[in-house]
Amino acid sequence: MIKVLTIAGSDSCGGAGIQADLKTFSALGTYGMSVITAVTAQNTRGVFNVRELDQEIIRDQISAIFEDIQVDAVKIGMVSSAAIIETIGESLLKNKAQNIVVDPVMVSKSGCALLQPEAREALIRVLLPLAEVVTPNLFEAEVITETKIATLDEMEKAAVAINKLGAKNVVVKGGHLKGDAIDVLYSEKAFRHFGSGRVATPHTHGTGCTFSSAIAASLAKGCPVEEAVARAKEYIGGAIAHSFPLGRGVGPTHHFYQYYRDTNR
Ligand SMILES: Nc1ncnc2c1ncn2[C@@H]1O[C@H](COP(=O)(O)OP(=O)(O)O)[C@@H](O)[C@H]1O
Ligand SMILES: Cc1ncc(COP(=O)(O)OP(=O)(O)O)c(N)n1
Repeated sequence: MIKVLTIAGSDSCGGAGIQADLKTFSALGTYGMSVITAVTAQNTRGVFNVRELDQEIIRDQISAIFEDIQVDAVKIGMVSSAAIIETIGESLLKNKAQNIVVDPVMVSKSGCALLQPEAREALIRVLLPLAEVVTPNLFEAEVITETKIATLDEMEKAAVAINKLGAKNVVVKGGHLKGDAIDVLYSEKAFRHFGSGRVATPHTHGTGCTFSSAIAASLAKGCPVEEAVARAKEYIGGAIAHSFPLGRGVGPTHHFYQYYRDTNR
């Protein structure tokens, strides 16, 4: 059995965070495990409260897993504070974690800060050098590189800059581009664009979480990075195409088990 760990925040409405990650791992035929960093009171209309867990319980969750189970890949999502980032960094280094995918979650689509602004420096310093793959959206790439990004050319330049900060492979996601949803991968000094038409739906809650978890699941299976990103792009395209209205706001992506059954990927 392929085993994948998510270190992230809980989303009470199940569309993003830990819940989206575990659904993705299952849909892709892997066994999912979780370390919770924070609990959010969240629904399809917004995030109403956030409670961080303390460093001890985060460290102990990570230790409990690594001392007992061989972990094939790790996805990191909402990390909330600099103190939590330091704890995660120390614990993953100590346990020699492999295939780490960092989704540098900063702000929810509804506009709530999921990373304290003063923790951005720690995310860059501690987590980027651990990342086999980092998956910033346009806003996150702008914050990390301190530049404005609106074009594919600017996405490529940002990917190179983020690689120089220590992340081995960089995917700048184009979900918020005008026009098609094109993601830019910078890997081993080469660029590759993963394009898809934009699915015309308002229901995109959890797209970033799902995409990064799908990359982690494929890395865990032994896929090279480029293939893992290609598969994740295919999976998220289908998950958005099958998204559905839930509640009164932005509905979630749908984790369709047929994908794995039909493709065995
Ligand atoms: N409407 C859409 N149609 C097709 N793909 C999309 C759409 N919105 C986002 N994506 C894809 O979903 C993934 C997550 O991107 P994005 O929404 O930018 O992340 P985030 O949730 O971190 O803001 C990317 O692969 C992006 O290209
Ligand atoms: C607990 C938690 N983690 C991450 C997010 C952000 O998820 P994302 O996939 O970027 O999608 P949106 O929520 O922004 O639609 C979250 N909301 N909650």
